[in-house]
Amino acid sequence: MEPIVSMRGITKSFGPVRALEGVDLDLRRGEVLALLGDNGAGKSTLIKILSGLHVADSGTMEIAGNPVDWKGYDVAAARRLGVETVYQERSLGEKQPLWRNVFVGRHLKTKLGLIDAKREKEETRKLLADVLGLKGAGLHPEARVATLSGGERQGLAIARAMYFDATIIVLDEPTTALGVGEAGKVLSFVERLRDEGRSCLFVSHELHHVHRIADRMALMEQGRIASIFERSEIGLKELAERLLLGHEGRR
Ligand SMILES: Nc1ncnc2c1ncn2[C@@H]1O[C@H](COP(=O)(O)OP(=O)(O)OP(=O)(O)O)[C@@H](O)[C@H]1O
Repeated sequence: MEPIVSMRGITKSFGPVRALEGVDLDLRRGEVLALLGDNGAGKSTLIKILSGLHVADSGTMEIAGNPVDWKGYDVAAARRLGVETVYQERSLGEKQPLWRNVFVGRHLKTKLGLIDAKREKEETRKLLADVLGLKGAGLHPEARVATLSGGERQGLAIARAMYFDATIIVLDEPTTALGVGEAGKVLSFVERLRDEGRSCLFVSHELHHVHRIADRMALMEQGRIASIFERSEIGLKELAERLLLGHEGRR
């Protein structure tokens, strides 16, 4: 089966800094692919290119068989192709109620073209209770994002991606700084995404989380994909050693 995302020869510089040096990467349908690597290896730059936040300087990208025209490619274009990105911090507006966060940029409208707040609140309530199974007293459509725990925030952002039926979900360090229980919840949401046949690109420094759920692990070094492993090919300890090797190679 053809991959859902296919990147070839992707390069990106920021002034004199070569962040990506020619990346070839496929994301398969229905897989969790982890992107690993040292600080500055190029992981964020690569996922921002897929999300439409950065445009590549050169190279090609196909999403579900559609060649991407870099000229018109932005976050809205990425979403139209089924790409949703869950960022660690920035994806939710702190002071806004949950329902506004779910529908920001994609409001449900009344027949008169106004924002249908009533329907958005009801859909948010269903999302929290039915999709996420979050039934805490503080979790209602009018709650402010600022009152959510880290895991609940990630959960809400993932549920939003499910609601809008994203086929490709990009997760930027979704379990960093979470407690054990909360991280476990986020990992089980990611497993659900995969069970539904969606594809996930998962950027993380948390090797034990990555190794638990990723089908494949891609190691980035200095703007390139240095190696890719199937989970069955590499143990957690070897993975940590391999990463350290890449780090030492840089010094
Ligand atoms: N907007 C920017 N302007 C200038 N340089 C940038 C910009 N974004 C990234 N870089 C540089 O590009 C290189 C790759 O950065 P990137 O953030 O993609 O790495 P990373 O693998 O995600 O690192 P980390 O794990 O620390 O988040 C780094 O040298 C970084 O300093």
